[in-house]
Amino acid sequence: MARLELNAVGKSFGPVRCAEDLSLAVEPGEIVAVFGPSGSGKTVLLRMIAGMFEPDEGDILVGGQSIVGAPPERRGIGMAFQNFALFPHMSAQDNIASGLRARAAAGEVAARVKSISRLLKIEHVLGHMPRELSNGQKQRTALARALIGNPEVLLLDDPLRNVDAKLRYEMRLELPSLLRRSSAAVLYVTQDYREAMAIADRIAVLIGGRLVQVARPEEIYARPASVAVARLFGDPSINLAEVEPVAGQGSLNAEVAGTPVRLDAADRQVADHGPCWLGVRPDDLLISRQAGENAIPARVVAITPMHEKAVLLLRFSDGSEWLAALPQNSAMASAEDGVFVRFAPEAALLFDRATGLRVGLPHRRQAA
Ligand SMILES: Nc1ncnc2c1ncn2[C@@H]1O[C@H](COP(=O)(O)OP(=O)(O)OP(=O)(O)O)[C@@H](O)[C@H]1O
Repeated sequence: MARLELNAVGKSFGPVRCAEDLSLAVEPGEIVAVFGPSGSGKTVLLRMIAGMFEPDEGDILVGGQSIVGAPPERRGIGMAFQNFALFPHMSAQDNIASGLRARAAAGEVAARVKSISRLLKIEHVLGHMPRELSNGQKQRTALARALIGNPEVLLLDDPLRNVDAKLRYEMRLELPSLLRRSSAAVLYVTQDYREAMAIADRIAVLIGGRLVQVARPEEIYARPASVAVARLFGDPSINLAEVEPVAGQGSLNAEVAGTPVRLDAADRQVADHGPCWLGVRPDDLLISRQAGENAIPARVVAITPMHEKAVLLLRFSDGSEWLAALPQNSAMASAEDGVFVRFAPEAALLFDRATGLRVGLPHRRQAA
């Protein structure tokens, strides 16, 4: 099995720069999620690897050999897309078999189709035409077609976007072991950070055509490289406040909405940075009725249930607003209540306000 490598890949369409200096290696059996906002260049990246168009700069290698300029069918790549792209006039069985590029005896083709469909639990619909398949079955058929040729590289473009919530949840649980069994180097595009975190060994965060962070999911959540990355991971998204940290008395301190708050151990480097964004995730806020050190007074403006949590909209005395996500069954404040907001010093993330990059001591916290 082979490693996929991108070396300083760049691509423009007219004035639009869709890929800038992209370098990334995906090992055989590894799943790397490509995650980023709409229009950040995820599909362009996959299409360059697949050979639908070529990069303007840089190189793409599979098993150490450049594939730039090679015809798509000779690249050893399997693909499945969000719109499934099944041939409408072919049965599921024939759609899956069409993924086998090398000629094989009819008996062998049938045996391979059977074994891959058993794995994907679609044996019972092999004789059906695509119009007779549910979205979940279409998606599994497209995956089977991508996997049947034992590709060295597997490209999945948001394959769960068009399936219902229940199936998406199931597939998030099943896909990693299924994909790993194939030993392909997998690039998995998604717009959903939860999906990226559930499925991938590493996440490559793409913003504006640039890879801004490539790391394990828990690493990205706990130590986002920039405020832009921090905002992409988390729902509700991270709370931010403008602060000017000051080192003193063995700790790093800042004023949040007029209240002095201890952020973490003293860090001269951060104190010298000047203006920063303070980031605290809604899950890391503690709400109580007790005033005291590091407690920021706030008023509860609204409470909304969300998944298994309750989200509180809090307004500080300076008019700024933060969100807190609490377990549904925790002792709950009511709207209009006056409360105090705290967070553990190690939950505080700091980002340079000019560059947006994270600054300060490595934080100890783990992903929620
Ligand atoms: N064939 C093309 N010709 C011209 N511009 C293109 C082409 N394909 C993509 N682009 C541009 O490249 C940029 C990146 O597009 P891309 O489809 O890769 O984004 P994406 O991250 O996959 O978005 P989404 O998550 O919405 O699918 C966009 O500005 C898009 O308009």
